[in-house]
Parts: sequence; structure tokens; C-alpha cells
Amino acid sequence: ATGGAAADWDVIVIGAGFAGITAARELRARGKRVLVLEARDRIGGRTWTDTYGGQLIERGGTWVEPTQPYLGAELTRYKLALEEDEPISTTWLPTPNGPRQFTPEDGFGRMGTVFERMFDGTRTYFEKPFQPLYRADLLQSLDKLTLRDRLTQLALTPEEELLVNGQTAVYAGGASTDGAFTMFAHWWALAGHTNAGWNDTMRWRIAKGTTALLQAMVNEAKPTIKLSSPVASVNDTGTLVYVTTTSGTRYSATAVVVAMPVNALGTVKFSPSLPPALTTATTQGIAVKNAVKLWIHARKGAGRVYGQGAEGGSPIPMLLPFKETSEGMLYVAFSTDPRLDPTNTAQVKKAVQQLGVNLDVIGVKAHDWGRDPYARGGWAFRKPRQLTTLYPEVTYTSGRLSFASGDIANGWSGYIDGAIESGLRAARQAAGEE
Ligand SMILES: Cc1cc2nc3c(=O)[nH]c(=O)nc-3n(C[C@H](O)[C@H](O)[C@H](O)COP(=O)(O)OP(=O)(O)OC[C@H]3O[C@@H](n4cnc5c(N)ncnc54)[C@H](O)[C@@H]3O)c2cc1C
Repeated sequence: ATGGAAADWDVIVIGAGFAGITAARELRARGKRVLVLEARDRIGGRTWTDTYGGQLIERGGTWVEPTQPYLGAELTRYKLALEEDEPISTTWLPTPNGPRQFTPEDGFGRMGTVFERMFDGTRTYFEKPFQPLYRADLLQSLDKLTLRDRLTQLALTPEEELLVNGQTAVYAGGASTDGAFTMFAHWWALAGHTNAGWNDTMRWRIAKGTTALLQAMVNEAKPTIKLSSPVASVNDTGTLVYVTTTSGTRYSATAVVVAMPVNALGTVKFSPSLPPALTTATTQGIAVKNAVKLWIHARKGAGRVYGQGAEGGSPIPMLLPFKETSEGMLYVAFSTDPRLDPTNTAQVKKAVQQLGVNLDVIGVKAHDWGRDPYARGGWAFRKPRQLTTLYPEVTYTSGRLSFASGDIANGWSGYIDGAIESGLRAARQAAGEE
């Protein structure tokens, strides 16, 4: 479907995150003339390698698992090493009597016992995790459940409930009532249906940062990338597609890969309008609306401590140790509570204290992905019924447009792996191969 005489480009890719950069590389490999239009002044989107306290940090997506197939293939291709997080020395978990210290083995083991019950059956209903609707017959009813519904079904003791509801709430964007049970169950299935597999998804980082992988892809394919070029409209005439930026510059191509976050699709005027599944997806949102990632720099003292809160408790329900700095120690934390002001050091310190952890805070660096105009959300976490009502249509082409995003992967949605998977698929579609 390429080769239109009047087109400036064979393919325009909108968005330079992992999905867009993957699609651009694949299309360059097929000899296409590719233009990438990116709204921000950097590539990477919801991944963003930065520095703090003299260390490389990731403001967005970080952890990768070498068994994630699409990501794993890229690591091999570019010979990029992984670095393992140093071990946690102690965990603080909520109990009915307040936060309590456990050894990591004991704490994560107890949590795992509850998760194993929660996700019992995934081998059947997510038999083929990369074909998420393979057992659509079984998923129809399961996909109606919120994470809260599933916790209720399990009739957990108060102790058991408190071990996991902080995690279910934070992944779902703040409340276990918001997220689909099948979303977490799908991740569990992708991770090999075991607690050990699931824990491994939070262990490894690309040693040189996520940017190193993106840069390797760009260096190989050399697509033309225009930064600070937010797209305002996409007009598919049937023979050509016109893409116009907010500054009024218009480009034409024979095909377009829309590699924006699903939550941000509504900010662009598409004519003809987006297909129904994507209109619903962007209206409802797939990525969680509240997602603040914080980097807390604290003086030495608390050590390599992990802290987890209860649902509805601390506005910072998850704290993990990262690395020592010359002045102290860096911690990573997540908040899905819009009431938290992450720039207010005293508030951050108090929120962490509610987990049982005392940090002598030097400073905080945070990014609010929900309020970021080019993300409008954090990681993907589907709502009830989204899997069974929006898939597979969200992955289909519409005229000369194909859609890539970690929000609509068949496998690891909400992960870098999913973004790469979707970019590969959208490139094949744009090249007319499927
Ligand atoms: C806080 C946080 C933690 C995460 N943790 C992990 C993790 O540990 N491991 C993991 O694998 N994944 C993690 N993820 C998820 C992962 O980061 C995403 O799934 C992945 O980066 C999505 O890539 P993408 O290319 O689909 O979207 P994006 O990276 O969002 O790329 C989309 C691009 O489109 C651009 N854009 C938007 N609007 C326009 C416009 N109008 N015109 C032009 N360009 C536009 C954006 O600026 C952006 O660059 C995390 C995400 C967040 C937010």
C-alpha cells in the first residue's frame, strides 16, 4: 500500500516511544522513507532515563524481564546488558495491627501464597498468554470482575487481604474497584503462572538505561525524527494521509502508524474518525489516570527497605530501595493518590512513615504521568470488560492507519515488551503485510 507519487513520506509514525521507534525501525528495514513526529523534546515517551543523586534513574518504565520475548530479542540484537537490583534486606507490610517488619523471604512468600490462590486457573483461561482471547469462552464472565470482586470471592482473612490489596490498588491506578481482574491475571500468566515468575518482573533493568535501547534502534534505522512536533490532525483521504502539527506544518504519507498513548488519542482530530473500539478505549482510558513515580533521596540509615501500604492507606503505597549515593540512598516510590503533592518533602516523608519506614529525606524528584499532556496516564491497566469488548479490534487497521501502543499489546500490555510487540505488528500492517 505504498509508493503514492505525491506523498512526502512512505510512512509517518506519530510518537517516538518504544512502539513508534520499533515501527520506524521495522519500516526503515523494509526500505521505507519514514518520518517520526514526536510531541516532546525527547524520544522515549513513558520511558525516560534521567539522573538523580549521581545515578541513572528511570522516570517511567524500568523493569524488564529477559524472558519477555520482544524485549529479550532486542537485548540480544543490540548486546545490551541487564543489571539486577540489589537485594532488599527487609520488608514492611501492613497488618491489622499496623505495619510490621518481615524478612523479604517471609513477606514476599506470604504475599505469593495469596496471589497463587487469586490467580488459580490462569493456565486454563490464559492458556496462550500472547493470544489473550484464546479462551474467550471462559474469559467472558471473568472479564466482568474487578480486582476487588476477586479479592471478595476469595474470602481472605484480614491479614491476607492486607498483604495484597495495596498492590492490587496501585496497579489499578488507586482502587481495586477500578482495575480488571483479568489484567493482573494476564500478567501473572505471561510471567509463567508463578509467584517466582511474577517477582522476577521487578528485578532487572537495562544497565545503560531504557534510552540506550531506543538509541540503538534509532542508530540502526536512522528514521527522520522531528521532536517538539505535536500532531493536531490526521486526515486520511483514501489515497494519501495528511498529518498536520499544532504549528500548522502539513506532511503527507501513504500510511501512518499512530503510536501515541491510547489515553491521548482523543487530543488529535482524526478524519474519518477513529474506529469505534479505539474511540471507546480513549474515552474510557486504558492507562491508569493517576500515576506518579517518585525518586526519594534520603540520608543513609533506613537501608535496603521495601515498604508496602494497604489500600486506602498511605498515599505512597509502594517504596523500593535503589542505590547508594555519595550522600545517602535513592528509593523508588509510586503514588496513585491525587491528594499527594510529590514536591512537598514533608508530605512524602509522612506518607512513607505510614508504611513503617523512616526516611531522612534530602530531596524528591517526581513525574506525574496522569497530568502529562502527552501521556495522560501511566502504565496500561485495563478496566473490566475492556479485554473482551475492545480486543482484537483495537489492534486492527483503519484505512491507511495502523495503531501501536504498549496499551493495546496482545501480550505484555503496560510494559515495554508490549510496546515493542505492537510496533512490530503495526509496521507489518503499514507495509501491507497483514
Ligand atoms: C511510572 C511508570 C512505570 C512503568 N514501569 C514499567 C516497568 O517497570 N517495566 C515496563 O516494561 N513498563 C513499565 N511501564 C510501562 C511502559 O513504560 C509503557 O508500556 C511503554 O513505555 C509504552 O510505550 P509506547 O510507545 O506505547 O507509549 P509512549 O512511551 O507513551 O510513547 C508515545 C509517544 O507519543 C507521543 N505523543 C503523544 N501525543 C502526541 C502527539 N499529539 N503528537 C506527536 N506525538 C505525541 C508521546 O510524547 C510519546 O513519546 C511503566 C510506565 C509508567 C508510566
